[in-house]
Amino acid sequence: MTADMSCADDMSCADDMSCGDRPLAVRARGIEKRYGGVAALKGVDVSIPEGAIYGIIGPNGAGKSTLFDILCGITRPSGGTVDVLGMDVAAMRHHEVARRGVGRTFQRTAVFGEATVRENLLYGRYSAMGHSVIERILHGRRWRDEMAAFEDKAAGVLALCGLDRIADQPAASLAYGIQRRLAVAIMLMTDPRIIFLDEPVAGMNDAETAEFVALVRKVAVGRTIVLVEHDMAAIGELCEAALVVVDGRPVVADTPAAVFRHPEVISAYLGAEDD
Ligand SMILES: Nc1ncnc2c1ncn2[C@@H]1O[C@H](COP(=O)(O)OP(=O)(O)OP(=O)(O)O)[C@@H](O)[C@H]1O
Repeated sequence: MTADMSCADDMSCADDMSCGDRPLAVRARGIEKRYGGVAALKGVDVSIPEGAIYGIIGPNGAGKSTLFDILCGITRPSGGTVDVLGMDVAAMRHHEVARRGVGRTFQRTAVFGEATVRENLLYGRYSAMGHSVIERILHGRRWRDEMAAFEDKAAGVLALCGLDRIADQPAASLAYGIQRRLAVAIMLMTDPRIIFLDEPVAGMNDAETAEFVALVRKVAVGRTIVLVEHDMAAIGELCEAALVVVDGRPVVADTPAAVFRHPEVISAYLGAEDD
């Protein structure tokens, strides 16, 4: 099945570069991925309008992570095309994709445990500012101005993510849910226009999940968010649309409410879940 199934409000995506009057942030066509004899993806189309919060769901082993990694340029597809923010991410190096506005978090949270929350945000400053070694040593005016601007930016991100009051605590001392918020904050320092979240609320308790959902809503203002997630309540709360993948194929892409009612989804996935 390779028909376009990805726009909740305009399933046809008539001109193929937009959805209604919204340009597409992600346009993938005929995505295939083979691992030796395993066909993980068998022709998946995805259309995600700019500004959407968009879910990718499906049972274990369906191909969600493979698709997700292809969309954010980490895994090369065996076939098909992927356009993200106008870039052919499959042909680009990972750091270049990241530098040009694509952010992602991983299931395993990557923070510097010994460093404080604020220091975790400031670690990227040297490469972001691109100063020469001499400028760093001399601490010239340009260096000082740009450092001050970077620290202001970090202060804004800390406040947005609700981390400002614990900015001086070591990251390792934080609860799991807060460490995951920190991972989002670190990513925001790179000014991503699209953010990929890999099972963002997995392992969180209810309070942590509610806080994280609220954070995603704030972060989504002016950005596109794509998430793989098993927590259907979080998908329902956050997403304007979700794509269901089963056995490497797209089954339906629609609003969460419509997706949860889909007979094939109920039998293939939701019927097998406790929640
Ligand atoms: N590196 C790999 N080498 C071989 N097979 C792989 C590899 N990665 C994934 N697969 C296979 O591809 C299929 C899809 O895996 P994938 O991890 O994308 O599914 P998923 O929907 O994300 O599952 P889960 O929800 O359990 O994480 C599975 O059959 C898996 O075993």
